[in-house]
This record gives sequence, structure tokens and C-alpha cells, in this order.
Amino acid sequence: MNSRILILDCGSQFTQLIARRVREARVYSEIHPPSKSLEWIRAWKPDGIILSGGPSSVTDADAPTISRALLDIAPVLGVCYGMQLIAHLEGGAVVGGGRREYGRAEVTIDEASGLFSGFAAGERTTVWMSHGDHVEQVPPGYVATAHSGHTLAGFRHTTRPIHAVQFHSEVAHTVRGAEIIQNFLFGVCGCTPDWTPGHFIDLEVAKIRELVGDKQVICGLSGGVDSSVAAALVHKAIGDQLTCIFVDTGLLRLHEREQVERTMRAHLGIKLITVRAEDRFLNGLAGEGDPEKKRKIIGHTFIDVFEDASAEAGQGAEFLVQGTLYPDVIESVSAKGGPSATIKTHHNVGGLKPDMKFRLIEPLRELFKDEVRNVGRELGLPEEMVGRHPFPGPGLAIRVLGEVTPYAVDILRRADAIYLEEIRAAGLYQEIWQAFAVFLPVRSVGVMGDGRTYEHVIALRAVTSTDGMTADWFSFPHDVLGRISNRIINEVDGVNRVVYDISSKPPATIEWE
Ligand SMILES: Nc1ncnc2c1ncn2[C@@H]1O[C@H](COP(=O)(O)OP(=O)(O)OP(=O)(O)O)[C@@H](O)[C@H]1O
Ligand SMILES: O=c1[nH]c(=O)c2[nH+]cn([C@@H]3O[C@H](COP(=O)(O)O)[C@@H](O)[C@H]3O)c2[nH]1
Ligand SMILES: NC(=O)CC[C@H](N)C(=O)O
Ligand SMILES: [Mg+2]
Repeated sequence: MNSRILILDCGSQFTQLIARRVREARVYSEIHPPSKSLEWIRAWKPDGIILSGGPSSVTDADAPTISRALLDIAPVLGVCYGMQLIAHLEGGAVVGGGRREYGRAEVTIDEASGLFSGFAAGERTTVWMSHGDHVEQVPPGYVATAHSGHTLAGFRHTTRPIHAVQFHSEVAHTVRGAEIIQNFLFGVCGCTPDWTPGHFIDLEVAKIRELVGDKQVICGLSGGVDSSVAAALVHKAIGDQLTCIFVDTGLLRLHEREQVERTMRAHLGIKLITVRAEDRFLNGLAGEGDPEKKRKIIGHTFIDVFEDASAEAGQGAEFLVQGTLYPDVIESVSAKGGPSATIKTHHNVGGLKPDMKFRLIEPLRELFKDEVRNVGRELGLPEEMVGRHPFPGPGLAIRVLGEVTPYAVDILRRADAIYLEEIRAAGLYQEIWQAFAVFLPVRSVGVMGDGRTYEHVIALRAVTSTDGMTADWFSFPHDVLGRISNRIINEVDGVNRVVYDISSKPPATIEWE
């Protein structure tokens, strides 16, 4: 069995980055809420446990907490709130106010061993902090391992394998953070670096086989990266018990249905049913302008369509496969039971129908996009599939701001096709994480052929990113932008102005709704 690390999520925005750092070190990990029972945790057999940061103070009434006995199940690493929680449970003193540290900080290493082996005693290193409370006094049996100014920045137990840092070792800005996490994994926990995308595939295949038995399974297949990889994985596990369902929502891009059908049939060799549900989606959305309500309508309609299609095909499928990724989960409701904020309800997570009949299979739920692409490559999927830009399930509906009308979708679809065509022609497609056009529900005045126009505005968005969690706007050569704008205004009736979005994520998001 592979080494495995259990990450207990106390609500930090960075919890997913801890998981990522662990995987990058080739160790398997899962994220779960701190409320998991001791029995469950023991049965999971962690080689180490990491307690994440979080927005609460340990003395808050409803602050996430753990049983003290958890500290003896496996070696523990506490990060930020996780460190404060250990201090609190073990009889140290955690106090609020006074020594807040946000952003860059310099930490001095007191003890060049444990988490800091490979460092020099007295060495200063740059880290990223984000805390208002601090540990005033180490608990009995613990010693300080690092400090920043007068504030404790790390401690460990003198005999038990319990370590903690006040800073965020998982973020890229903490210069030697990955090394600190690796010291925990390999030095403290004795993990073996043996987790690869190949192992991921074998593990998931075994899990899926056991779960499904001889039941029928359907997969929502969009032609996108995530669902194609999920479908290929499940197909590897259960062969023709799997039927894929591709839904034409009426919110797809120009000629997308034909393209997806062609590529899927050519490469996947999986049973594929196409359902045309344009009217169902567009009628369901009619008159609704609120982004969150739109997302929920779309999520529910997807499930209705899957249920009908499965019944019609005589499958009576019990399971639904979706290509859900970690960013879909973290941005939607706190699906892990953690106290993180809802940014937007992804149609495939928070937008699902509460009374749906299917049980979900989401083998990619813990991964980030670039990791999913690697799994896809390992499964032998062609680059034209794994290298595609993401396209959200709600499609053009969340790119027509406000109410979705067939008129707006049609304008957007044509503008978007020109945009992508020019990006490809300029050889920029692979440099960009995601590019798309947005239909703005405003009109502006223009002059065309000496006459006045009063028409719509198209916004262009293109971002670079590695995982979709943070993103920056793409710096286009001006001549390419000029060509795109010119073609859209000339070729798409109803548009007289094109603007380019220069916002990063955060504070903006990639999609406009
Ligand atoms: N048109 C569709 N037909 C069937 N299922 C869909 C459709 N659009 C989305 N889904 C389901 O919703 C999931 C989430 O969509 P999402 O867009 O995040 O992933 P994707 O389309 O598989 O990959 P990508 O992010 O590369 O577009 C998909 O993995 C798929 O299971
Ligand atoms: O399948 C999906 N269903 C959704 O409801 C959804 N909302 C956003 N996205 C995609 O997620 C990534 C991050 O987007 P945001 O920065 O806009 O949150 C980007 O790649 C978005 O395109 C979605 N994908
Ligand atoms: N990022 C964190 O984990 C913060 C923990 C705690 N709420 C503090 O401000 O100190
Ligand atoms: Mg998609």
C-alpha cells in the first residue's frame, strides 16, 4: 500500500495547496473535515496528518476542533490555525491581537532539524504569514523551533512526532515551503515517494470496480478535459457497463456538438448517446437574470436530462460519473463540510438536484486541472483532447450576463468563434489557459457607414493559469487584438464595440458570472 497523508481542513483557502504539495512530493493524500471520527481516521491508516489553517480562532464557540487523541494516531503537522489548535489542546496559550502578521515575513530557524533539517540554525528564511492570533506559550513537553521577531513561528514535541508552523508552508511565496513539507513527509512520517498518476489510475479503477459491481453507469460527457479523462478511467474499470451521455444544452459553442461527437467516437471507443435538450435549457432559463439562480437551473436540468436519457436507453443506471475537479468543489458550497466561503455554485457540485436518483462517481474530485491532464496522458488520450481550454458546463449561459436569450447566445457564439479562430491562427492557443467572449447586457453608441448605431458590447477574456485557482490576464500582441476586434465588429451583426478584460483572479474570477 502507498503512503497516505490525511489533511484535515479547518477552512483555509490554502488547504488545496497543501494537498498539491504533498502530491508533488509523490505522496497520496486526501482532504477531509476535522469532524471525522477517530475510528474513521484510524481505519484510514494515515502515515501522517496535516491540520490546515482556517479563519477561526481556537477559542471561538464553533471553531473547528479535533480530539486530543488524534495527535497519537500518526505524526502531525499543524499549519497556522492547525498550530494554534495543537497549542490550545495541549495546554499552551493562544492569544488574539497584538502580533498580527499578514503577507511576507522573515523567520529565524532555531533548530535545524525536524521540519527544518537541511536549514542552518540561526538561518533566516522568507515565509508567508496570515494570522491575527498567535501562540504565546508553547505547551508543556514542546519546544520552539522557529520565531519571527518576538512571535513563535514553529514548535515541536520533544518526544512525540508533532510539529507545527505558524506560517503557510504550502504557498509558493514561502521560499522553502515545499522542502519543509517534504521534511515532514519523508523525515518525520517516513513516507515513500511512490504516488504517480499511474498509481492514481490503478487505485481509482479498483475503487470504481468494487463500488459499481455489475450495475449500469452513465457519464456526463462534455468533450472537455475532465469528463473525457473521467470517462476513460471509468471505462478502463468497467468497460461497457458505461454509457456516456453528451447533452447539447443549446449553450455550446459554434459547431461544438458535431466536433465533440467526432472526437469522442474516434478516440474513446465508448458507447455515446447525444441528447438534444436546447429547448429544455433555454426555456428553463427564460426570464432569469441572477447568476446563482441560473447556475442552479442548469445543474437541475442536467440531472433531469440524465435521468430521462438513462431511463430511455433502458439502462436504469444507478451511478452518474462527472468530471468534477477540486476547484469546482472549493468554489461551490463547502462541500467538504469545511467552513470556506461559497464563491460560485458550479453546476455539477452545488447546483445538483437535491432529490436526484444517481449516486455520484467523481474520480477526479481531489485533483487540479494540470494533474488531470497528466492522468489523461497516462491513459493514452491524445493531446487534442487533454490540451483543450476548459469550457464550463453552464456554457454560454454564464457568458451572456443577466437574462439568457437566443438572440444574445447567437451573437456571443459567433463572436466567440472568431475570437478562438484568431487565437489559433496566431499560434497562441497553447499559451492561454482559457479564452472566451462575454456578451454584455448594455448597448453603446457607434458610427458605422456614417450612420449612428446603438448596439451591443462584447468583452474578451483570456487568462493564464496553472490550476484555475488564481489567474492573470493574458498579454496579447496588440495587432492580434486589433484583428479580433475588427473581425467581430464587421462580421457579427448587433455588435459595435469590443473591450478586453484586464482583471486577474483574485480579485475577479475567470468567468464573469
Ligand atoms: N454538455 C454536457 N453534457 C454532458 N455532461 C456535461 C456537459 N457539460 C458538462 N458536463 C458534466 O459536468 C462536468 C463539469 O464540467 P466541466 O466543464 O467542469 O468539465 P469538462 O467539461 O469535463 O472539462 P473542461 O473543464 O475541460 O471543460 C463534466 O465533467 C461533465 O461530467
Ligand atoms: O463545469 C463547470 N461548471 C461550472 O458551473 C463552472 N463555473 C466556472 N467553471 C470553470 O471553472 C474555472 C474557474 O472559474 P472561475 O474563476 O470563474 O470560478 C474556469 O475554468 C471556469 O470556466 C465551471 N465549470
Ligand atoms: N490562516 C490561519 O490559519 C489563521 C488562524 C487564526 N484565525 C489567526 O488569525 O491567527
Ligand atoms: Mg467543460
